[in-house]
Amino acid sequence: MQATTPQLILASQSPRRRYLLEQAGLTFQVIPSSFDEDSVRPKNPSEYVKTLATAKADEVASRYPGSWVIGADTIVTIDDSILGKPADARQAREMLVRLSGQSHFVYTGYAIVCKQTNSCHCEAVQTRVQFKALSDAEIDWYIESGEPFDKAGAYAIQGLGTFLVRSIDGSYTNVVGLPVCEVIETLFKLGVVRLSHANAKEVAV
Ligand SMILES: Cc1cn([C@H]2C[C@H](O)[C@@H](COP(=O)(O)OP(=O)(O)OP(=O)(O)O)O2)c(=O)[nH]c1=O
Repeated sequence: MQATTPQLILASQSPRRRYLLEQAGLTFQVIPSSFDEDSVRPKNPSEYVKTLATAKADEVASRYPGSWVIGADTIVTIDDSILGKPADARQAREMLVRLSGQSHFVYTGYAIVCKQTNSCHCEAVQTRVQFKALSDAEIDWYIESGEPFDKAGAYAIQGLGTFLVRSIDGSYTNVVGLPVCEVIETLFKLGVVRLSHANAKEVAV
């Protein structure tokens, strides 16, 4: 795939999001957003992730008005609680104990923004994830691996945390941090990318 505009930007510091878009054959730049996520109060999960994704994309789009900018945000919800990234081992343990043996939802919001054309498309995608029941030893081992710390809900389905997950219902890439199918579909609809045979590596479908 090829961008039809001068520049496509991923406004994210997340290596997972970068990897997912690269895997889909897109050519883009990475410019992390400096938006302060703590300035937004959690509301209902879909609205919350859409607001954060839009704010992240907006901040970078204002600096690059001629570019299309993708922002995203991922959270885990269980019952009425929203789980973001754990601040320390204690919080990581609390989250994993809570998720053990239960099903929860992962929400990722994504926004695609261009200031020059005054375009903003945002959406939220939901995936249900069922965890196996975890022993204390498994939780200790997983926390000691260090993997939980920069992940919403204190786990990474794409990493060592794969052993925690019994089943999922919905998009896998949405859990990892970006619902690739939906994002690419939107980029096509907006005319931001097109299929190209100019470079074999860029043709994903
Ligand atoms: C549930 C889950 C989350 N995650 C990650 C994806 C996101 O990087 C992170 C949620 O934090 P986010 O705040 O969504 O993103 P971020 O701070 O990593 O990056 P940026 O704001 O710059 O875009 O959790 C996984 O990698 N695997 C998983 O299974």
